[in-house]
Amino acid sequence: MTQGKVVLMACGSFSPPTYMHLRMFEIARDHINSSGMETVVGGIMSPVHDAYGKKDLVTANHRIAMLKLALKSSDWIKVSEWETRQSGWTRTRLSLAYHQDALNNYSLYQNNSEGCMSWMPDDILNVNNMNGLDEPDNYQSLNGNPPSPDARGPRGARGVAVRLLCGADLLESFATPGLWADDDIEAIVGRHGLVVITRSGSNPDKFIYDSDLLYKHRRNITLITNHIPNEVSSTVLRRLVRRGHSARYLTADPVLEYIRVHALYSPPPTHTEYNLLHDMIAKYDQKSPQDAIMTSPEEANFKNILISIRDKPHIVDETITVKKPRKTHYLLPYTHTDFVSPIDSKPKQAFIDKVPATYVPGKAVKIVSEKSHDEKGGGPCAL
Ligand SMILES: Nc1ncnc2c1ncn2[C@@H]1O[C@H](COP(=O)(O)OP(=O)(O)OP(=O)(O)O)[C@@H](O)[C@H]1O
Ligand SMILES: NC(=O)c1ccc[n+]([C@@H]2O[C@H](COP(=O)(O)O)[C@@H](O)[C@H]2O)c1
Repeated sequence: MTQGKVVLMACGSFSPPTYMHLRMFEIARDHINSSGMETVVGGIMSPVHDAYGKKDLVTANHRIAMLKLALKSSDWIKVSEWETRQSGWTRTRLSLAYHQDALNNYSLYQNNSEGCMSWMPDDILNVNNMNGLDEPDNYQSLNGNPPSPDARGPRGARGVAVRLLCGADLLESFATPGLWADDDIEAIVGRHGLVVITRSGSNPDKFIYDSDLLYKHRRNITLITNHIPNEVSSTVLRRLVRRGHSARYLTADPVLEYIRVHALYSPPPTHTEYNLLHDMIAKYDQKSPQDAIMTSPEEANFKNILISIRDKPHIVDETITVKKPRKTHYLLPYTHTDFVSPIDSKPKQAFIDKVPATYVPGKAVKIVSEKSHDEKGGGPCAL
Protein backbone atom coordinates (compact mmCIF):
# COMPACT_ATOMS: atom_id res chain seq x y z
CA MET A 1 0.00 0.00 0.00
CA THR A 2 1.36 3.43 -0.90
CA GLN A 3 1.00 6.38 1.38
CA GLY A 4 -1.88 8.81 1.34
CA LYS A 5 -1.00 12.36 0.45
CA VAL A 6 -1.93 15.29 2.63
CA VAL A 7 -2.11 19.01 1.98
CA LEU A 8 -2.15 21.05 5.17
CA MET A 9 -4.25 24.18 5.07
CA ALA A 10 -4.20 26.85 7.79
CA CYS A 11 -6.96 29.45 7.89
CA GLY A 12 -6.40 32.58 9.86
CA SER A 13 -6.03 36.30 9.98
CA PHE A 14 -2.23 36.35 9.70
CA SER A 15 -2.26 39.98 10.65
CA PRO A 16 0.70 39.81 10.57
CA PRO A 17 2.16 36.36 9.95
CA THR A 18 4.56 35.17 12.66
CA TYR A 19 7.23 32.51 12.70
CA MET A 20 4.87 30.34 14.73
CA HIS A 21 2.38 30.26 11.88
CA LEU A 22 5.13 28.78 9.75
CA ARG A 23 6.41 26.52 12.53
CA MET A 24 2.97 24.91 12.72
CA PHE A 25 3.47 23.59 9.21
CA GLU A 26 6.96 22.25 9.85
CA ILE A 27 5.90 20.56 13.09
CA ALA A 28 2.86 19.00 11.45
CA ARG A 29 4.75 17.80 8.38
CA ASP A 30 7.44 16.12 10.49
CA HIS A 31 4.84 14.46 12.66
CA ILE A 32 2.73 13.18 9.78
CA ASN A 33 5.62 12.06 7.61
CA SER A 34 7.25 10.24 10.47
CA SER A 35 4.05 8.30 11.13
CA GLY A 36 4.82 6.44 7.91
CA MET A 37 1.15 6.46 6.98
CA GLU A 38 0.88 9.66 5.01
CA THR A 39 3.07 12.18 3.25
CA VAL A 40 2.57 15.89 3.34
CA VAL A 41 2.87 17.20 -0.20
CA GLY A 42 1.95 20.82 0.31
CA GLY A 43 0.94 23.58 2.68
CA ILE A 44 -1.58 26.35 2.12
CA MET A 45 -2.05 29.51 4.14
CA SER A 46 -5.46 30.95 3.51
CA PRO A 47 -5.86 34.46 4.92
CA VAL A 48 -9.36 35.43 5.89
CA HIS A 49 -11.45 37.98 3.96
CA ASP A 50 -11.43 41.59 5.14
CA ALA A 51 -15.11 41.25 5.95
CA TYR A 52 -14.17 38.98 8.86
CA GLY A 53 -13.69 42.28 10.60
CA LYS A 54 -11.42 41.12 13.39
CA LYS A 55 -9.70 43.83 15.37
CA ASP A 56 -6.42 44.96 13.80
CA LEU A 57 -7.11 43.05 10.62
CA VAL A 58 -5.22 45.03 8.02
CA THR A 59 -6.43 44.72 4.46
CA ALA A 60 -5.98 41.46 2.60
CA ASN A 61 -3.54 43.09 0.19
CA HIS A 62 -1.20 43.82 3.06
CA ARG A 63 -1.66 40.41 4.67
CA ILE A 64 -1.06 38.60 1.41
CA ALA A 65 2.03 40.67 0.71
CA MET A 66 3.37 39.92 4.20
CA LEU A 67 2.60 36.21 3.85
CA LYS A 68 4.45 36.09 0.56
CA LEU A 69 7.46 37.76 2.13
CA ALA A 70 7.32 35.38 5.10
CA LEU A 71 7.04 32.37 2.80
CA LYS A 72 9.94 33.27 0.56
CA SER A 73 12.05 30.92 2.61
CA SER A 74 9.64 28.00 2.23
CA ASP A 75 9.67 25.67 -0.74
CA TRP A 76 6.41 23.96 0.12
CA ILE A 77 4.01 26.38 1.85
CA LYS A 78 2.05 28.74 -0.39
CA VAL A 79 -0.56 31.46 0.02
CA SER A 80 -4.08 31.01 -1.28
CA GLU A 81 -5.80 34.28 -2.07
CA TRP A 82 -9.07 32.57 -2.80
CA GLU A 83 -10.88 33.49 0.44
CA THR A 84 -9.82 37.11 0.15
CA ARG A 85 -11.20 37.29 -3.39
CA GLN A 86 -14.70 36.20 -2.50
CA SER A 87 -17.44 38.77 -2.07
CA GLY A 88 -17.48 38.27 1.69
CA TRP A 89 -16.24 36.06 4.49
CA THR A 90 -16.12 32.33 3.70
CA ARG A 91 -16.75 29.69 6.34
CA THR A 92 -13.77 27.44 6.84
CA ARG A 93 -15.72 24.40 5.79
CA LEU A 94 -16.37 25.93 2.38
CA SER A 95 -12.80 27.04 1.98
CA LEU A 96 -11.57 23.54 2.70
CA ALA A 97 -14.11 22.13 0.25
CA TYR A 98 -13.04 24.58 -2.45
CA HIS A 99 -9.36 23.76 -2.10
CA GLN A 100 -10.08 20.05 -1.96
CA ASP A 101 -12.21 20.26 -5.06
CA ALA A 102 -9.63 22.31 -6.92
CA LEU A 103 -6.99 19.73 -6.07
CA ASN A 104 -9.23 16.91 -7.23
CA ASN A 105 -10.07 18.66 -10.46
CA TYR A 106 -7.01 20.67 -11.14
CA SER A 107 -7.32 20.55 -14.88
CA LEU A 108 -10.83 21.99 -14.71
CA TYR A 109 -9.91 24.74 -12.26
CA GLN A 110 -6.70 25.58 -14.08
CA ASN A 111 -8.58 27.26 -16.88
CA ASN A 112 -11.15 28.85 -14.68
CA SER A 113 -10.58 32.58 -14.47
CA GLU A 114 -12.04 32.66 -10.94
CA GLY A 115 -9.13 30.77 -9.55
CA CYS A 116 -5.74 32.07 -8.73
CA MET A 117 -4.04 28.72 -8.54
CA SER A 118 -0.68 29.85 -7.26
CA TRP A 119 -1.38 28.00 -4.01
CA MET A 120 -1.37 24.65 -5.79
CA PRO A 121 1.36 22.40 -4.34
CA ASP A 122 4.21 21.63 -6.70
CA ASP A 123 3.42 17.93 -6.43
CA ILE A 124 0.03 18.54 -7.93
CA LEU A 125 1.35 20.88 -10.59
CA ASN A 126 3.78 18.21 -11.62
CA VAL A 127 1.24 15.86 -13.10
CA ASN A 128 3.78 13.13 -13.65
CA ASN A 129 4.35 12.94 -9.93
CA MET A 130 0.72 12.19 -9.37
CA ASN A 131 0.47 9.19 -11.61
CA GLY A 132 1.42 6.70 -8.95
CA LEU A 133 -0.76 8.05 -6.17
CA ASP A 134 -3.24 6.05 -4.23
CA GLU A 135 -6.81 5.76 -5.16
CA PRO A 136 -9.07 6.62 -2.25
CA ASP A 137 -9.70 3.05 -1.25
CA ASN A 138 -6.04 2.41 -0.58
CA TYR A 139 -5.92 5.22 1.90
CA GLN A 140 -5.07 4.78 5.55
CA SER A 141 -6.25 7.36 8.00
CA LEU A 142 -4.41 9.69 10.32
CA ASN A 143 -2.70 8.17 13.35
CA GLY A 144 -2.58 4.83 11.60
CA ASN A 145 -6.18 4.14 12.44
CA PRO A 146 -8.61 2.93 9.81
CA PRO A 147 -10.34 5.90 8.28
CA SER A 148 -13.88 6.70 9.18
CA PRO A 149 -16.00 6.16 6.06
CA ASP A 150 -16.65 9.84 5.48
CA ALA A 151 -12.95 10.63 5.54
CA ARG A 152 -12.45 8.97 2.19
CA GLY A 153 -14.71 11.13 0.13
CA PRO A 154 -12.73 14.26 -0.58
CA ARG A 155 -9.46 12.47 -1.11
CA GLY A 156 -10.60 12.25 -4.69
CA ALA A 157 -9.06 10.77 -7.76
CA ARG A 158 -5.66 12.24 -7.04
CA GLY A 159 -5.56 10.69 -3.60
CA VAL A 160 -4.80 13.95 -1.84
CA ALA A 161 -6.63 15.08 1.28
CA VAL A 162 -6.77 18.68 2.45
CA ARG A 163 -6.57 18.84 6.25
CA LEU A 164 -7.21 21.86 8.41
CA LEU A 165 -4.07 22.77 10.34
CA CYS A 166 -4.66 24.88 13.42
CA GLY A 167 -3.55 25.77 16.90
CA ALA A 168 -5.45 24.38 19.86
CA ASP A 169 -7.09 27.74 20.45
CA LEU A 170 -8.87 27.48 17.11
CA LEU A 171 -10.07 23.99 17.97
CA GLU A 172 -11.37 25.28 21.29
CA SER A 173 -13.16 28.10 19.53
CA PHE A 174 -15.51 25.38 18.23
CA ALA A 175 -17.21 25.71 21.61
CA THR A 176 -17.79 29.45 21.29
CA PRO A 177 -21.54 29.82 21.00
CA GLY A 178 -22.67 30.88 17.54
CA LEU A 179 -19.20 30.85 16.00
CA TRP A 180 -19.19 27.47 14.25
CA ALA A 181 -22.20 25.53 13.01
CA ASP A 182 -22.28 21.90 14.13
CA ASP A 183 -22.71 20.86 10.51
CA ASP A 184 -19.53 22.68 9.62
CA ILE A 185 -17.58 21.09 12.44
CA GLU A 186 -18.91 17.72 11.39
CA ALA A 187 -17.82 18.31 7.79
CA ILE A 188 -14.42 19.72 8.74
CA VAL A 189 -13.55 16.93 11.10
CA GLY A 190 -15.45 14.14 9.37
CA ARG A 191 -14.55 14.80 5.76
CA HIS A 192 -11.27 16.64 5.87
CA GLY A 193 -9.64 16.02 9.21
CA LEU A 194 -7.90 18.27 11.67
CA VAL A 195 -4.28 18.61 12.60
CA VAL A 196 -3.98 20.46 15.90
CA ILE A 197 -0.84 21.94 17.42
CA THR A 198 -0.91 22.36 21.19
CA ARG A 199 -0.73 25.83 22.63
CA SER A 200 0.03 26.68 26.23
CA GLY A 201 -3.07 27.09 28.32
CA SER A 202 -5.09 24.75 26.12
CA ASN A 203 -6.05 21.15 26.70
CA PRO A 204 -7.19 19.88 23.30
CA ASP A 205 -7.20 16.26 24.43
CA LYS A 206 -9.81 16.97 27.07
CA PHE A 207 -11.65 19.29 24.73
CA ILE A 208 -12.04 16.49 22.21
CA TYR A 209 -13.02 14.03 24.89
CA ASP A 210 -15.68 16.40 26.22
CA SER A 211 -17.29 16.92 22.83
CA ASP A 212 -19.48 14.11 21.48
CA LEU A 213 -19.02 15.41 17.96
CA LEU A 214 -15.26 15.62 18.11
CA TYR A 215 -14.98 12.36 20.02
CA LYS A 216 -16.94 10.64 17.29
CA HIS A 217 -14.39 11.80 14.73
CA ARG A 218 -11.35 11.58 16.97
CA ARG A 219 -9.58 9.34 14.47
CA ASN A 220 -9.58 12.20 12.04
CA ILE A 221 -7.93 14.53 14.52
CA THR A 222 -4.17 14.51 14.82
CA LEU A 223 -3.06 16.13 18.04
CA ILE A 224 0.54 17.22 17.99
CA THR A 225 2.37 18.33 21.10
CA ASN A 226 4.60 21.23 20.32
CA HIS A 227 7.65 20.35 22.37
CA ILE A 228 9.20 23.70 21.70
CA PRO A 229 6.31 25.93 22.68
CA ASN A 230 6.42 29.37 21.28
CA GLU A 231 3.67 31.70 22.30
CA VAL A 232 4.36 34.31 19.70
CA SER A 233 1.12 35.44 18.15
CA SER A 234 0.01 38.19 15.82
CA THR A 235 -1.36 40.01 18.85
CA VAL A 236 2.03 40.01 20.53
CA LEU A 237 3.73 41.21 17.39
CA ARG A 238 1.23 44.01 16.86
CA ARG A 239 1.70 45.13 20.44
CA LEU A 240 5.46 45.40 20.03
CA VAL A 241 5.09 47.36 16.82
CA ARG A 242 2.52 49.66 18.39
CA ARG A 243 4.87 50.42 21.26
CA GLY A 244 7.77 51.02 18.96
CA HIS A 245 9.61 48.00 20.39
CA SER A 246 11.61 45.51 18.41
CA ALA A 247 9.72 42.54 16.99
CA ARG A 248 12.79 41.04 15.36
CA TYR A 249 13.13 37.26 15.33
CA LEU A 250 9.39 36.81 15.84
CA THR A 251 8.74 37.06 12.15
CA ALA A 252 10.81 37.45 9.01
CA ASP A 253 12.73 40.70 8.67
CA PRO A 254 11.07 41.55 5.33
CA VAL A 255 7.68 41.34 7.06
CA LEU A 256 8.83 43.82 9.67
CA GLU A 257 10.21 46.06 6.98
CA TYR A 258 6.87 45.88 5.18
CA ILE A 259 5.06 46.80 8.39
CA ARG A 260 7.39 49.75 8.87
CA VAL A 261 7.14 51.04 5.31
CA HIS A 262 3.35 50.82 5.31
CA ALA A 263 3.02 52.07 8.88
CA LEU A 264 0.82 49.12 9.84
CA TYR A 265 -0.34 48.50 13.39
CA SER A 266 0.76 51.93 14.56
CA PRO A 267 -1.40 53.67 17.09
CA PRO A 268 -4.00 55.95 15.58
CA PRO A 269 -2.37 59.32 15.03
CA THR A 270 -2.56 61.34 18.18
CA HIS A 271 -3.05 65.03 17.89
CA THR A 272 0.40 65.85 19.02
CA GLU A 273 1.65 69.13 17.88
CA TYR A 274 4.14 67.43 15.62
CA ASN A 275 1.54 65.26 13.91
CA LEU A 276 -0.83 68.12 13.48
CA LEU A 277 1.72 70.40 12.02
CA HIS A 278 3.08 67.68 9.84
CA ASP A 279 -0.35 66.85 8.48
CA MET A 280 -1.29 70.45 7.97
CA ILE A 281 1.89 71.37 6.23
CA ALA A 282 1.62 68.35 3.99
CA LYS A 283 -1.92 69.33 3.14
CA TYR A 284 -1.55 73.04 2.76
CA ASP A 285 1.96 73.61 1.58
CA GLN A 286 0.96 74.43 -1.96
CA LYS A 287 0.92 78.17 -2.22
CA SER A 288 -1.91 79.90 -3.94
CA PRO A 289 -1.50 83.29 -5.63
CA GLN A 290 -3.63 84.90 -2.93
CA ASP A 291 -1.50 83.71 -0.07
CA ALA A 292 0.07 86.23 2.21
CA ILE A 293 2.49 85.39 4.97
CA MET A 294 1.71 86.67 8.43
CA THR A 295 3.78 86.59 11.51
CA SER A 296 3.51 87.83 15.00
CA PRO A 297 5.07 91.17 15.80
CA GLU A 298 6.65 89.45 18.75
CA GLU A 299 8.52 86.78 16.98
CA ALA A 300 10.46 85.79 20.05
CA ASN A 301 7.29 84.24 21.35
CA PHE A 302 6.84 82.16 18.25
CA LYS A 303 8.92 79.34 17.00
CA ASN A 304 8.47 79.93 13.31
CA ILE A 305 6.69 76.79 12.44
CA LEU A 306 4.89 77.44 9.25
CA ILE A 307 1.28 76.56 9.02
CA SER A 308 -0.53 77.24 5.86
CA ILE A 309 -4.08 78.10 6.71
CA ARG A 310 -6.80 78.32 4.16
CA ASP A 311 -9.75 76.73 2.51
CA LYS A 312 -11.86 76.13 5.56
CA PRO A 313 -14.36 78.97 5.23
CA HIS A 314 -16.61 77.63 7.93
CA ILE A 315 -14.31 78.89 10.66
CA VAL A 316 -13.76 82.35 9.24
CA ASP A 317 -15.81 83.98 11.92
CA GLU A 318 -14.44 82.03 14.79
CA THR A 319 -11.70 82.86 17.16
CA ILE A 320 -9.46 79.93 17.75
CA THR A 321 -7.62 79.56 20.95
CA VAL A 322 -4.12 78.28 20.59
CA LYS A 323 -2.36 76.97 23.61
CA LYS A 324 1.28 77.63 23.92
CA PRO A 325 3.73 76.25 26.44
CA ARG A 326 6.08 78.27 28.50
CA LYS A 327 9.80 77.59 28.52
CA THR A 328 9.76 74.57 26.33
CA HIS A 329 9.85 73.62 22.73
CA TYR A 330 7.67 70.66 23.47
CA LEU A 331 4.24 71.99 23.29
CA LEU A 332 2.40 70.86 26.30
CA PRO A 333 -1.23 71.60 26.03
CA TYR A 334 -2.99 74.14 28.09
CA THR A 335 0.02 75.78 29.63
CA HIS A 336 -0.33 79.12 28.01
CA THR A 337 -2.79 80.74 25.71
CA ASP A 338 -2.48 82.74 22.55
CA PHE A 339 -5.20 83.63 20.19
CA VAL A 340 -5.54 83.05 16.52
CA SER A 341 -8.40 84.99 15.08
CA PRO A 342 -9.75 84.70 11.61
CA ILE A 343 -9.96 87.85 9.59
CA ASP A 344 -11.14 88.37 6.08
CA SER A 345 -9.88 86.90 2.89
CA LYS A 346 -6.29 88.08 2.68
CA PRO A 347 -3.75 86.36 4.87
CA LYS A 348 -3.55 82.70 4.30
CA GLN A 349 -0.54 81.61 6.30
CA ALA A 350 0.77 82.20 9.73
CA PHE A 351 3.76 81.44 11.82
CA ILE A 352 2.74 80.11 15.16
CA ASP A 353 4.29 77.54 17.35
CA LYS A 354 1.40 75.69 18.79
CA VAL A 355 -1.70 74.17 17.39
CA PRO A 356 -4.05 72.30 19.64
CA ALA A 357 -6.00 69.27 18.59
CA THR A 358 -9.09 71.38 18.13
CA TYR A 359 -7.45 73.64 15.64
CA VAL A 360 -8.72 73.54 12.09
CA PRO A 361 -6.88 75.37 9.36
CA GLY A 362 -8.89 78.41 8.44
CA LYS A 363 -9.36 80.51 5.41
CA ALA A 364 -7.36 83.31 6.96
CA VAL A 365 -6.05 84.19 10.37
CA LYS A 366 -4.26 86.79 12.29
CA ILE A 367 -2.10 85.93 15.20
CA VAL A 368 -2.45 87.83 18.38
CA SER A 369 0.22 87.21 20.92
CA GLU A 370 -0.55 87.15 24.58
CA LYS A 371 0.82 90.63 24.87
CA SER A 372 -1.14 92.04 21.99
CA HIS A 373 -4.24 90.35 23.29
CA ASP A 374 -3.73 92.35 26.45
CA GLU A 375 -3.58 95.31 24.14
CA LYS A 376 0.05 95.97 24.96
CA GLY A 377 1.02 95.80 21.36
CA GLY A 378 1.21 93.39 18.48
CA GLY A 379 -1.32 92.46 15.92
CA PRO A 380 -1.23 90.85 12.58
CA CYS A 381 1.52 91.89 10.35
CA ALA A 382 1.35 90.99 6.72
CA LEU A 383 4.75 90.39 5.20
N1 LIG B 1 1.85 30.31 19.06
C1 LIG B 1 1.00 29.52 18.42
N2 LIG B 1 0.95 28.19 18.68
C2 LIG B 1 0.09 27.39 18.03
N3 LIG B 1 -0.78 27.82 17.08
C3 LIG B 1 -0.78 29.13 16.77
C4 LIG B 1 0.10 30.04 17.42
N4 LIG B 1 -0.12 31.28 16.90
C5 LIG B 1 -1.10 31.14 15.99
N5 LIG B 1 -1.50 29.86 15.91
C6 LIG B 1 -2.53 29.32 15.04
O1 LIG B 1 -2.39 29.94 13.77
C7 LIG B 1 -3.64 29.97 13.11
C8 LIG B 1 -3.88 31.34 12.55
O2 LIG B 1 -4.41 32.13 13.55
P1 LIG B 1 -4.37 33.68 13.63
O3 LIG B 1 -4.02 34.32 12.36
O4 LIG B 1 -5.63 34.06 14.27
O5 LIG B 1 -3.07 33.81 14.53
P2 LIG B 1 -2.87 34.47 15.93
O6 LIG B 1 -1.40 34.68 15.96
O7 LIG B 1 -3.47 33.64 17.02
O8 LIG B 1 -3.67 35.84 15.75
P3 LIG B 1 -4.19 36.89 16.83
O9 LIG B 1 -3.10 37.03 17.86
O10 LIG B 1 -4.42 38.10 16.01
O11 LIG B 1 -5.46 36.32 17.41
C9 LIG B 1 -4.69 29.52 14.16
O12 LIG B 1 -4.98 28.16 13.92
C10 LIG B 1 -3.95 29.65 15.47
O13 LIG B 1 -4.40 28.71 16.40
N1 LIG C 1 -17.71 29.12 11.21
C1 LIG C 1 -16.52 29.18 10.68
O1 LIG C 1 -16.23 28.65 9.63
C2 LIG C 1 -15.46 29.99 11.39
C3 LIG C 1 -15.73 30.61 12.60
C4 LIG C 1 -14.70 31.35 13.20
C5 LIG C 1 -13.46 31.46 12.61
N2 LIG C 1 -13.25 30.82 11.44
C6 LIG C 1 -11.96 30.93 10.77
O2 LIG C 1 -10.92 30.74 11.69
C7 LIG C 1 -9.78 31.44 11.26
C8 LIG C 1 -9.04 32.05 12.42
O3 LIG C 1 -9.75 33.06 12.97
P1 LIG C 1 -9.13 33.97 14.14
O4 LIG C 1 -8.05 34.83 13.54
O5 LIG C 1 -10.29 34.74 14.63
O6 LIG C 1 -8.55 33.03 15.17
C9 LIG C 1 -10.25 32.40 10.18
O7 LIG C 1 -9.77 31.91 8.95
C10 LIG C 1 -11.76 32.30 10.19
O8 LIG C 1 -12.36 32.36 8.91
C11 LIG C 1 -14.21 30.10 10.82
